[in-house]
Amino acid sequence: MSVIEVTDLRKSYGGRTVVDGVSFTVDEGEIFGILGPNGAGKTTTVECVEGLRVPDAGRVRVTGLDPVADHQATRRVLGAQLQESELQARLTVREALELYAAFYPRPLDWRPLAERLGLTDRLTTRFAKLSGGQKQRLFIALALIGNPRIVVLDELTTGLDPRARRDTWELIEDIRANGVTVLLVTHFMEEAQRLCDRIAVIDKGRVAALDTPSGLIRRSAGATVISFTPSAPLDEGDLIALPALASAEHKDGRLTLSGTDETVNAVITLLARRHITAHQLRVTDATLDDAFLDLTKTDTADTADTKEAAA
Ligand SMILES: Nc1ncnc2c1ncn2[C@@H]1O[C@H](COP(=O)(O)OP(=O)(O)OP(=O)(O)O)[C@@H](O)[C@H]1O
Repeated sequence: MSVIEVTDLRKSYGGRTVVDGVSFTVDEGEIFGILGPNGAGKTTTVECVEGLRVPDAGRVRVTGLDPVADHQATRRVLGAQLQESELQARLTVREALELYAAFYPRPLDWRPLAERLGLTDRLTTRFAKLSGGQKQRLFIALALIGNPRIVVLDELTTGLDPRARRDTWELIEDIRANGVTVLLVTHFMEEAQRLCDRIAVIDKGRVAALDTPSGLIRRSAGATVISFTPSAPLDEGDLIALPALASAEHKDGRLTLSGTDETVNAVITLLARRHITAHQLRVTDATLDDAFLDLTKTDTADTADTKEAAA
């Protein structure tokens, strides 16, 4: 069952379109990722889901509610992460939890929540004195305190050290295990790959792809990479003729080819036919990073075109 439905969402700022027909649905109980380069329109999209921005066109529903027209009802089902500026520096962790619990008709008991988020020994610490990881854990606690069905987490682990980031990932998995649907905005491929059931890649205000992390990788043109140092140079014509070849790169005598399993098999046959030995042969699968760059690569090409045109 879908708990979030976004259909043909559009939003412009001062005549500049930043969300240009975005559609996706989020199923109950999933961790749904929104991934995209800077300025792609991710935050604007989720702010429309949260009812913080009014769409210019399109339809947004959160458990059937219109987040703008039914804002109060939406707030009860959807917990949003606060921005740092929204909490007073002098507020203690306990005061923040009690204050935000008071906003909701059926809040969670903040004590076990604080315990689960590792905040129990920080209850009397003022917000300004918390570490980056502790602040993020408090933001998660405040997003969950209203006992929502859905939680929106935007760039949650930005600025955290690797350990705090991993701890936060475990928390997000824990939140989902408790039945909460998670809408996660992130820049980090590793985070998206590890946590998300499905990901919408947003680029220049549009959904460039929507799939599971492994589905996105499979779609990527260079899903498999083979690299080796050949004992003798390979003929360019032979390389170009390789099936499903996405890219070929020579560097310091080493050849790196990306494509599919079919490409790899053809390379091996070619090497045998030409009696060429492949030293230090490695075959690896592409990562979500590669898929992301592939899916959003027109971005760079367009930018280059624009620069050329402007020059
Ligand atoms: N209130 C606003 N007024 C004018 N322009 C805005 C406003 N909010 C966002 N923008 C612009 O809209 C574009 C999309 O912003 P948005 O924050 O939605 O992107 P994003 O994908 O979340 O980016 P980032 O990853 O950098 O946070 C950006 O170019 C941004 O500068």
